[in-house]
Parts: sequence; C-alpha cells; structure tokens
Amino acid sequence: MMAVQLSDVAKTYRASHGSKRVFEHLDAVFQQGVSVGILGARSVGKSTLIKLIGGSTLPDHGKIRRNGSISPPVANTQAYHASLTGRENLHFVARVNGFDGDAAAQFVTRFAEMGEAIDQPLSSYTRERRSRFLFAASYALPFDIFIADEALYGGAGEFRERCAELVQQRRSHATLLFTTRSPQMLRRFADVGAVLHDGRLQMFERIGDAIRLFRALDTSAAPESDDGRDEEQDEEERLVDEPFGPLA
Ligand SMILES: Nc1ncnc2c1ncn2[C@@H]1O[C@H](COP(=O)(O)OP(=O)(O)OP(=O)(O)O)[C@@H](O)[C@H]1O
Repeated sequence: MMAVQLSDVAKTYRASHGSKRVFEHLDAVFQQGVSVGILGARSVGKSTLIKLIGGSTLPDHGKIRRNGSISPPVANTQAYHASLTGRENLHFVARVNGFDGDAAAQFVTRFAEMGEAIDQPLSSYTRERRSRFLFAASYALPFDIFIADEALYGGAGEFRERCAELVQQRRSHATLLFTTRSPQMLRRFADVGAVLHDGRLQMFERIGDAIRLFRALDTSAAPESDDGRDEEQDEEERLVDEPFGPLA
C-alpha cells in the first residue's frame, strides 16, 4: 500500500525579482514501511519536495495523497515556542497531532537526558541541549511516516550514536522519507534509493544504482569513502542555530 503519492505536481516560487520553477510534472509513489533515501545535488528541490510531502507548502497544481499520520521534518523548529518549556512544547505538538503528550515528554526526558531542563523554557537551553531536545522530540511521537530534510539524526558523541539507533528503530515500524547529499546515509538508512534531478524523481530498488546515477550527475558529490558526516554536521549546525518559532 502506498504511504505518499504525488501526481503531476507543479511548484514555482514567485519572488519580486522573478520566479523559479522547481517542479512541473512531478510523479512519485512511496510505499508504506519502506525507507527511501532521496539523493539530490544542491538546489534541485530536496527541501521543496519534503515540504510538499509534509504539507507545509502547497503545490500549484497536482495531487498529494497521504496514507497515515506524517511527522514534521526531523529537527524542525517551527512548531516550538522559545518561551514555553520543553514539556509544554511537547504537549502542544502531541495534542495538535492527536497523540499523548505525557508519553512524549517522558520519552524525551529519558532519551535526551533532559533532567529538570524539560520544565525550563527552550530559550534557556544550551546549544547542545537544544540539539538533543530537537532530535529526541522528532522521534517521540508514533507517526506512520517520518520525513527529514538532510538532518536525520544529530547531537554529539554517545547521544549521536543512540540517535542513529533510534532512527533505525523507528524505521522498522514506520515509513521514512529523507533527503541527503550523502550516499553513505542511503546505505545506512534506506531500503530504496531515489535521485532527484531535473524535476524528476527516479527510484531504484538497489541503493548502489541510485548512488551511481547521483555521482554521474553531481560531480561535486562526496567520494564513497567519505561518510558524509561533515555535510550532515553542517546541516545540523544550521538547524540548531535557527531560533525556535515565534515567541508565544
Ligand atoms: N521561498 C523561495 N522563494 C524563491 N525561491 C526559492 C524559495 N525556496 C527555494 N527556492 C529556490 O528553489 C530551488 C529549490 O530549492 P530547495 O531549497 O528546495 O532545493 P534543495 O535541493 O533543498 O537545495 P539545497 O541542497 O541547497 O538545500 C532553488 O533554486 C532555490 O533557490
């Protein structure tokens, strides 16, 4: 059964200095329970695709069908309010999505080793705590479909490893759709590989075939021996630097 289907989707950004057409006739089907890693060069529309799938941006035309609950993008800060505590934020996000806030707060407190900070405002968190909170919170609710734009897991040291393990656990019970520029991330977290290029998404049962096409298209891609970690970390740093959503 399908989890997400895009049919003939078009998306153009319009700005005062001109417009940018990202997709014109995009079709894609993502199956339930299958983890898909989407490779794409810079500016091909990876973020736009994740936003369309998640519903935070609308297509100009075409249809997007979703079968099941869908997470906000991993480590997304938009849903959080800096002046609310970690617990209050989790309760809010859980309620909006129809889940149990207590269970989510309990999970994040334990997994991210928050201690008393769970009852302090997000604005008081250190950079590292903020990162832990964001990643743990991303996987705290039992969504059917998890989506991620480049940052799939994060944090530092031992937390980082546990976070990667958590993604593997969630992936075994849910559908995971993520974009990346790191072939290694596909090998680690995807069942199926996809390449976004020229407004089209090509899917490959064999991860290696997706990586080969990506390399042929994007000559700046990291070599296979590189674990892609620098780029992942750049992306995480960008994410945790962003302020939380509007002050309540
Ligand atoms: N809000 C916007 N207004 C105008 N143009 C936009 C907007 N958002 C994205 N674009 C443009 O649309 C194209 C696709 O952007 P998008 O962020 O989806 O690509 P991406 O593959 O995620 O890029 P990157 O790898 O650099 O993160 C880019 O050319 C970008 O400049």
